[in-house]
Amino acid sequence: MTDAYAPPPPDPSAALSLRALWKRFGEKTAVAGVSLDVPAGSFFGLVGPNGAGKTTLLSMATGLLRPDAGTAHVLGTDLWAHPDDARRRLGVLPDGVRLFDRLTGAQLLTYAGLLRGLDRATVAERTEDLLQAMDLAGDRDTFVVDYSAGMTKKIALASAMIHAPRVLVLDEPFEAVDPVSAANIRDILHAYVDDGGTVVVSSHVMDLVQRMCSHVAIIAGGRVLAAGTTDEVRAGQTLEDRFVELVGGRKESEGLAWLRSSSASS
Ligand SMILES: Nc1ncnc2c1ncn2[C@@H]1O[C@H](COP(=O)(O)OP(=O)(O)OP(=O)(O)O)[C@@H](O)[C@H]1O
Repeated sequence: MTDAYAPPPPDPSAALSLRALWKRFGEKTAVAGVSLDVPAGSFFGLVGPNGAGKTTLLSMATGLLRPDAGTAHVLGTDLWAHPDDARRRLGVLPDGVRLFDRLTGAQLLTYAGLLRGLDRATVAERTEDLLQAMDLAGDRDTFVVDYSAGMTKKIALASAMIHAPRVLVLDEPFEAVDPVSAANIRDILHAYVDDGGTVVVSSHVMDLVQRMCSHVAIIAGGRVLAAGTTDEVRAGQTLEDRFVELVGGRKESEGLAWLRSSSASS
């Protein structure tokens, strides 16, 4: 699974089957030969420190960024060979998403649904359902440019779901989202998985991933350090302890002595 040199063939039954994916930016290797299977029907967490390569990996797995090498299959379809087929099955919440923010929330969802080829009646129905589910019905006519960070995240998530994709790939879906909305979104995602969908989330919040995800992969330095069911990966520890053990990087606390009030000169 983590062998970059002789990975097995892609698994056609997997929701995402990534093989030997590489991406370099100049001198920097962001993703270094990652092979990973996301089982269909799983709630899959991708965790790693800042700069680990999560966003780059998810971008290559969802058609947003062309890999230097390697393949990504979505439910058996080669994404980069047949992008339209594969993308139909995907709903994507990218990192730092840029929306058409001169539209209202309701207009944005309508636009997203029509762009995905849904008929107007279906788009209208789903737009209402999603606005309710995301607790945005009261702000349906507010321009997205005037939404808060959390509201923007929620409307982007709704846009990713409107065509009822089989696989949802969500980069930091809970960032800036209030606890009540986060719980509602988690309920929506769990129901989606119970109905046979697959969710992939990247997150820095270990406790959340441990509670929410059936499977997890820990990545650092562009490589997969561990992957499997959440219980397999955490191996009797908390996911956070296992993460720190695998990734390392804890600093001794002597650093930044000048910041301590006892040593401050004024
Ligand atoms: N467009 C780019 N140009 C140059 N370097 C990039 C680019 N995108 C990512 N990188 C570099 O690739 C590495 C991986 O970045 P990436 O955004 O994938 O990490 P991440 O795991 O998502 O991080 P974070 O948790 O901080 O969001 C980093 O060192 C980053 O600086």
